[in-house]
Amino acid sequence: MMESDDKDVENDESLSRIKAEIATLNAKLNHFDLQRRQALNDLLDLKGNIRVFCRIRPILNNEYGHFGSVVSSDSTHVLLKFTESRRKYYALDRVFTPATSQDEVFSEIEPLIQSSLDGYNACIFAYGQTGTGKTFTMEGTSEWPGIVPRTLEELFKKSQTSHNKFLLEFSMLEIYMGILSDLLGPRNRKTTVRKIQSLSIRTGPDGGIEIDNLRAIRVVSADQPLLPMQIRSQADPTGGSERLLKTQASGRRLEEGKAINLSLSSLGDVISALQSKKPHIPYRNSKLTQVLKDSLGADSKTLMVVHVSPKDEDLCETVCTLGFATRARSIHLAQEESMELRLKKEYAIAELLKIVKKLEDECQEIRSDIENLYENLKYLTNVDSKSFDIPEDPQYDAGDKKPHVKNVKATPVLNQPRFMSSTACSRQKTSSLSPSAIRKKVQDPPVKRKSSSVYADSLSSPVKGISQSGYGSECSMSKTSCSNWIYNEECQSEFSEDSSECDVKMVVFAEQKKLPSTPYLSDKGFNRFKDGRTKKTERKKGLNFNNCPCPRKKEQTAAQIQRTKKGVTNAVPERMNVNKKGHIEMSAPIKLHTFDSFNFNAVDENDLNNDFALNRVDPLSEQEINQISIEMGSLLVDETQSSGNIFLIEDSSGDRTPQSDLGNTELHQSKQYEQTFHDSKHESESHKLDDKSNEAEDSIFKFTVLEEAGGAEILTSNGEVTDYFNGNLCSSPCPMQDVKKICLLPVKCQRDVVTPKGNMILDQKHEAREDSSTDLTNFQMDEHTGICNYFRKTVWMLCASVLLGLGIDNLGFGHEFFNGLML
Ligand SMILES: Nc1ncnc2c1ncn2[C@@H]1O[C@H](COP(=O)(O)OP(=O)(O)OP(=O)(O)O)[C@@H](O)[C@H]1O
Repeated sequence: MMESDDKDVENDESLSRIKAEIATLNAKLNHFDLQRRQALNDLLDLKGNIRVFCRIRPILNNEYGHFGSVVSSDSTHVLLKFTESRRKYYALDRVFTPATSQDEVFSEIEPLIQSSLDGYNACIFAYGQTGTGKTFTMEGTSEWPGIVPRTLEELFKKSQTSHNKFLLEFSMLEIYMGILSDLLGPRNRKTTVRKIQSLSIRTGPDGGIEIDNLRAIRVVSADQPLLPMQIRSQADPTGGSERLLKTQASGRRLEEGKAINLSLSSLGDVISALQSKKPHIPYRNSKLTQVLKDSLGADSKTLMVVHVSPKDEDLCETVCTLGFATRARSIHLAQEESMELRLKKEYAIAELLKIVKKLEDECQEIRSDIENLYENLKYLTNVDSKSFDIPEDPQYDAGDKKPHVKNVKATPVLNQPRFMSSTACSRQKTSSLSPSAIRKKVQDPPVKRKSSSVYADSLSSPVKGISQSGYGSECSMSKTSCSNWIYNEECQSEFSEDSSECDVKMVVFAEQKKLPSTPYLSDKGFNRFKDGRTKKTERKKGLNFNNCPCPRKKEQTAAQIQRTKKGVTNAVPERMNVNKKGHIEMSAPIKLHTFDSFNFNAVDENDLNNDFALNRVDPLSEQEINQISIEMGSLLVDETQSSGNIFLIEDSSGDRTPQSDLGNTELHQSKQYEQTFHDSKHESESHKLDDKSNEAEDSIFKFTVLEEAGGAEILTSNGEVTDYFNGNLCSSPCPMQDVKKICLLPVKCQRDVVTPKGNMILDQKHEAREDSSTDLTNFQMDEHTGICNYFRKTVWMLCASVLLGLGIDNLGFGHEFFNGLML
């Protein structure tokens, strides 16, 4: 008897000890899990809340034609080869080559799934021309499952191992011609055709989006067939992203195409507004963006996978797709990141990855310890141990020690974007367990980030709906053709980012072609082209400006276009010399051309492969400096007063002729010219060269160079390139081929003054610079007081007034999407 009593006591003690241990471990698990969430979220925040990947489709067996114009140059760049000498790099967050497997694609996406289980909204969508592999990426095949089935599997796996409880539901929504319909909605019994019922979107009491009467199927296993009813859809042969002109769509198809484009341009606007952190996000501009509001919210994680075709004949669509992608990606990056910041960021990401992994491992270890303890309990009591009431362990009360999670508050466990959550009605039909019932069971509710919108309640990113809707899956094409992207007989203009830009640019370029001449290099200095036209081949001789896909270009307003078109004629200096002080002097009368911005392509130290070496301390000989000054003859710089560095590229033969095959750029006017680099390395470089020129200033060159718009390229900066005029980091490094050595040439440009005699004097006084930089046009006009000039001035003012009166919006250029595509 005594013995059995002792055993009971011992058992009781063991039970209490195990329970206490479980409580402690649970608290510890919560604590670590919170830390892991925080770290993962920080990691994803650092990577960017809106990321853009690109996947290049492989050439299919039955495909014929020309290939090779679309290449993945490295893991973050796509290179488009328009012709042998015309090519353009697009920087993205990740580029998947045709050989990339579904596994690899998914491994990049996996952290988002965990994040969604942690309580943050995520949205993954595929974008691209028809037939480029959106469905393959999202759904895949039975042999090669895509993101959706893998996500579901992963969600189940993770939700089962989690100490939280989850309710997973699946909804499917189509947006067609602005009408929302439930793809899981009721069907006609006889015909099995879905009854079209337009659903309405409304904003819930807490600001989230709710769709009335949207059905939700409760998902209990990853293998559960999600679509018990057969869904028939008719493929639209003109669907996808072909341009309307190309598809020659008419009637209903044309309307569909327009609706798609409207949706996607609205999506572009929303992404753009989110990226640039605008106070107003235009969600309401289309049904698509309204529906995606919660998933695209400021704190949500959005991943766009753009798809491109490897075919040469699809180059136009590819350009448009990549233009859209670049715009979505780079707006905030280009404006906010410096090289230093980027390096810090990369370091922080690597560190956070380690922390997340470590915390995940720790959580996993604790979970298995808890499991073991429960097993022990079960053994001791013969009762399913999890039903034991385990007390909270005060030791691990997270309390103040809880890691800080931004904008977080407790939310229900129904981890699903709000717009997809079922209504009371559909829940009644599909699930016996109401969310409120589940909520009661939740031990550690997931976090909500903003009361107004976004939620992380987990799971179903609306990918399926999007990719199937025919909306999200299509690529936006703007209203006109982008045929002038290809340098061909018909269109010998510059490449542009998209069709709307083509329109605008054509105006500009057409006018520029009329420009009297283009500076041209010779040993003696500038010469003119006799025919007054730009010869593209000649640019090779110039220092290269490169057209990086950063959104450097300011919106080119109609007024600016007009001004470029009408106003400032471009005369060319007859002579240009570099004096001993490193100044470039020009003696011929010049008039300066105005442009809207100045783009530089990035040469990122990190992105240069092993063939490249940056040699920043390689001083230039005077002869080389002279050579550069001559090379600069092909730069188009006007009224510039900026400083920076130019990469001089040395090829394997030791020739320091700068590379020419790096793309094109538009050079435009910017109001914020006065920028200097504060990078100490730059400054030290500058001073070295300054010594040479006996200049007290921190730069060696002061130059003004003229050229026609577009085409010139410059490589500049400190292993990355900073926007010359705006001082912004260009986050789009341009990998270069055949470049052995790069050295820096610090440069300072100052806006020059054209004297009435026409001689250019390099202005060194700040006040004077400001005076004349404020309005070059006025300056020129002041030179001439004749009736023609007065008339011209009046026309100018009239144009400007009309444009201002009409508003840019009315002219169609104000649409942010199109503006963005002009980048
Ligand atoms: N990465 C890939 N590897 C192998 N095959 C691919 C890949 N991407 C696409 N394909 C194949 O290319 C074809 C077109 O792909 P898919 O149907 O996914 O294009 P889509 O963009 O969804 O087209 P649509 O817009 O018309 O629906 C399919 O046969 C698909 O299997």
